[in-house]
Amino acid sequence: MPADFDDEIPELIEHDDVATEVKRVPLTIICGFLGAGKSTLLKRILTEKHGYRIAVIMNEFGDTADIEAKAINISSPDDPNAEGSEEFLELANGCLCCSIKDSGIAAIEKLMEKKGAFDYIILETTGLADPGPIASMFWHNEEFPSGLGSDIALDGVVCVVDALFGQKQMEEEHGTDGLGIGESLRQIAGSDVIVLNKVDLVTADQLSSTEALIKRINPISPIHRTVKGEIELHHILDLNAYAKPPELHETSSTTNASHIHTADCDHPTDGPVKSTHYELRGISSLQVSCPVLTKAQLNSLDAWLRDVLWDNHIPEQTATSGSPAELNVLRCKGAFTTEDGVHHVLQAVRNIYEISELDAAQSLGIPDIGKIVLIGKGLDEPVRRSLEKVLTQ
Ligand SMILES: Nc1nc2c(ncn2[C@@H]2O[C@H](COP(=O)(O)OP(=O)(O)OP(=O)(O)O)[C@@H](O)[C@H]2O)c(=O)[nH]1
Repeated sequence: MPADFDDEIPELIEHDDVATEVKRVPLTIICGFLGAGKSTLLKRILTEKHGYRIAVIMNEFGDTADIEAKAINISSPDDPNAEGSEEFLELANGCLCCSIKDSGIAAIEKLMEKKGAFDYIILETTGLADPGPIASMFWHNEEFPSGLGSDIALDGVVCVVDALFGQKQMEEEHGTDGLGIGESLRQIAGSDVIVLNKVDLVTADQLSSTEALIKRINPISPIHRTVKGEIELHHILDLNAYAKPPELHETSSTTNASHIHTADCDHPTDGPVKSTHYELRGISSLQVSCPVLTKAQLNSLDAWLRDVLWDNHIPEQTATSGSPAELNVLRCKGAFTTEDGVHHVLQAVRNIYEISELDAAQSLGIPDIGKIVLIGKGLDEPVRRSLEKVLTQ
């Protein structure tokens, strides 16, 4: 030991954020069309050596009304389903399989008691589930500061689409939600990644046609083609889809877009347009490029989003003055910059939205001109013009 050892000034160890920040377990929701291959994909995850320690919660998590009710009573000791309804199975590849009957939330609470035994959660929903309410429940923001929201961070929503029957399902399915939006369209609209499975059963033409249809409904989420769910896990896990800026560059700017009418489209054919507008059962996407915003414009955008997402109308129309036919946004993503140079990310699932600032490291390489994409029903020209007005005046 050197003589001057005791005189050495100890180095200061910073442990502020590291010590206090609680690491949330990422959660991926897997939804998908009936029979599309969700269980096949999960079976693969549960049996292959991939190095992840994933807790997979299988099935029965699809009745959203039930989930919403349980979310309210999240820690109620009186919940009759809270105990004894789930089974855990530790698997050879380090994963944990949790099969649940009908108490999704209770099972996740139980699962979190095993925290440390896994570092990722995958939740499979039933083929009829709308991922929107489930995603918003786990999406950590001010609305859910406690309970599961403090332990779990929603990483992304993955939709498995059947390459053989998917197109038919999307085109023919009629929803029973009063808006006529079928579950398959809700699933595609609400997903961050699409796994187009069973590509071995279709021709190249069928594949491109299904892909084109998916892209028209959801132009922002990547599509991966698979056979029996064979996919590199990094395409579906660790997406951080609700925190990092969406990759919006693939889609064309539609500031001057016109409007192509299809058989399903019931708008009048006014306007000098050529375009990217396409509707299926009233669902379409709307993309608007976003210039660098002043503080006032940012506030106006915030107010506009409240009108549209919370009250289902644009500011030009009051809720009672005949708003655009059933305006209903299922998903919204955006990235834009304010005049102080700060980059922002906009995320919305149904009526919950968040505008968050990126730090310098996260902002590297992101262009100043941004884009806002909405997916939902009733996204017609008046809505586009209304949003463009907010962003440019
Ligand atoms: N040919 C072919 N068959 C597949 C593929 N993926 C899955 N299957 C078969 O399709 C059937 C349905 O697959 P599942 O994984 O059970 O589908 P699922 O989405 O979990 O079904 P539900 O839970 O009933 O909605 C099974 O017989 C699978 O073996 C694929 O890529 N190609």
